[in-house]
Amino acid sequence: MKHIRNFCIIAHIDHGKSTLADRLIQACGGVTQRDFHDQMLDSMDIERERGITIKSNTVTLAYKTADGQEYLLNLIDTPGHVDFSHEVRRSLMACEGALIVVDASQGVEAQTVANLYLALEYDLTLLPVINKIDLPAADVDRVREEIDSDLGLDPFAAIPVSAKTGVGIDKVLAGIVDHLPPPKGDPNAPLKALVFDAHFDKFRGVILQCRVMEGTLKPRDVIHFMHSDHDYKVDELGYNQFKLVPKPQLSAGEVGYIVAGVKSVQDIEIGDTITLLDNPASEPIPGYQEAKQVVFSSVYPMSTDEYPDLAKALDKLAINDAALTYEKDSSAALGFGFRCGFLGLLHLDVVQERLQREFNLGLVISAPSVQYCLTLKDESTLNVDNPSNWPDPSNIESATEPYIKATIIIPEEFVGPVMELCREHRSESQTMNYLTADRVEITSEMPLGEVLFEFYGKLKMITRGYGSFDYTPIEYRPTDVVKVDILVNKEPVDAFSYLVHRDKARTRALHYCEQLAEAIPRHQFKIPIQGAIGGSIIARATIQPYRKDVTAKLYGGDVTRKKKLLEKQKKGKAKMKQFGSVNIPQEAFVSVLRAEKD
Ligand SMILES: Nc1nc2c(ncn2[C@@H]2O[C@H](COP(=O)(O)OP(=O)(O)OP(=O)(O)O)[C@@H](O)[C@H]2O)c(=O)[nH]1
Repeated sequence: MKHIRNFCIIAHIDHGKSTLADRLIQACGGVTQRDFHDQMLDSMDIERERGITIKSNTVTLAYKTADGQEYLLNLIDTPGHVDFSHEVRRSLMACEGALIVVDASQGVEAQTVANLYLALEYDLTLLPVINKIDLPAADVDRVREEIDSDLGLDPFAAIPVSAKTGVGIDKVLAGIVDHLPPPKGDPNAPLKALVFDAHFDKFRGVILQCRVMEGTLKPRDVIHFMHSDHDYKVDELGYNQFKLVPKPQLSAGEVGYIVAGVKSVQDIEIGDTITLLDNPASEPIPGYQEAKQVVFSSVYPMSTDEYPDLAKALDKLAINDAALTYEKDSSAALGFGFRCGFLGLLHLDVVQERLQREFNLGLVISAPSVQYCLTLKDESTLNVDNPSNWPDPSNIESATEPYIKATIIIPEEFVGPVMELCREHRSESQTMNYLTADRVEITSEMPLGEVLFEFYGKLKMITRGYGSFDYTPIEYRPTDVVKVDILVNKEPVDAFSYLVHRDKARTRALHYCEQLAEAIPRHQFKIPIQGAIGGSIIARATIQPYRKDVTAKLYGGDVTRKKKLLEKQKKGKAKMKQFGSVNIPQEAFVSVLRAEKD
């Protein structure tokens, strides 16, 4: 066991975690040059294209030190984005140490700090790595100072590297062996293994990634999942070395895979503890947290006959994405669809993109919403995320909404506008902390719902891309939430209804009305577009009448051409959604609902 190291790499997004992982893999000879492609651990196309890590992956590397000692290094990759922080937690629980990567040109950022706190929560030993020293803008001394002042870690222990050129990689490997502790645990104790990841394989079913904490596991053992209370028989287990390498057993301290006839990742819970059915551990591994959906949105197919395809696509995605929830939903405007729960906005984006790209589906996605918790007059409680389930307001006694603690790190010059932005988004209690002379950390408690609407985009714009943002959910707090309907020609269009704080209702309604007024083509009559809370109108825009005579360009003569044009116009109209007497083209739904998110 003293020749095992279980570690992960944590970093702010884009600081080079995946590239560093690639170099470590290459340096250990874990993969032949021919099989090597960049970002080995990022397996999804979207991950590679966007350069972000979404799903964690794991690999066991064989490393020989300069004096000939052999080690097994288990590198557990972690996602870098806030939406997936529960995955980061699970990965951290499987490790004793972590490399904390900081970009030499950017310095410490919000997610570096957030990830550091998480790692400390799990008592990990940290080894700082300063990456991208090949860049002209690299400033290793300044980053050392930040590692000391912002992270409270030993600046002289930090290893300067370039994951791009490979400089310093040997020092990182030596550092892992020398500075990170080996695992502990008793191979003879009752089995306790942490499931920290799982993915679905067409041929083998679900492949579980596990860290054995105590005990020993062998093929044909019957395992018991302590939280979900399911039993399975182990078919095979072993190491992940880019392919699955079967082993006769996995014991305390080791990290590996298990194949046990699990059909879908929805059948198990990641973070669960596995024990043996006939010699169970008395308690599961502490620190289990369920993935919690915090952002909800309805997803409709662009054309109603694609609904069965959407259903199939979601089933397929869910096999591999335990955090995605979905249930049937319907809209008068858009037909049948699904109400989906996501971990955050990035998760929503990723699912949306995969549906469109991998399954070739055209989608209309409603405005994302958080979940409100209502206490009704009869003292019952109700959780609502979907405007169509909003109860009669006269029955509502009180409401609460989820709050987050946001951490924003920015250059000092942007403090004023960023504070203002936070206040506009209903921030409560902001604090400011100088990290260095010119970099400031603002922490602010604000409603999660406020971050879903225009916040990221504005923050990026105000700070010219230099601001970094992270958040953790804190608690539910009282709120005054209302349901706003958007009426087109006096008819409510359910796909546009939304839940919002009363103070924000009007601005957002105006935004919708104006966008819709642009997106809906003129008709032969005047069309009012209104925002309303119950019976009272709070915003309004108007589409002026217009009549398009498609045959105007034709003078006399050819009847068939005229007929053709009219036929074409008729087809165009058929494609539109009929609303009252107003046609709302599908593109209007897409453009208005999309504009909303940025
Ligand atoms: N010049 C230079 N560029 C680097 C170095 N390491 C990484 N990069 C580049 O930095 C960008 C981000 O690197 P990634 O490895 O994808 O970053 P990451 O931290 O894994 O990002 P996420 O997976 O999104 O968290 C890529 O364009 C890399 O090519 C380095 O040492 N020098």
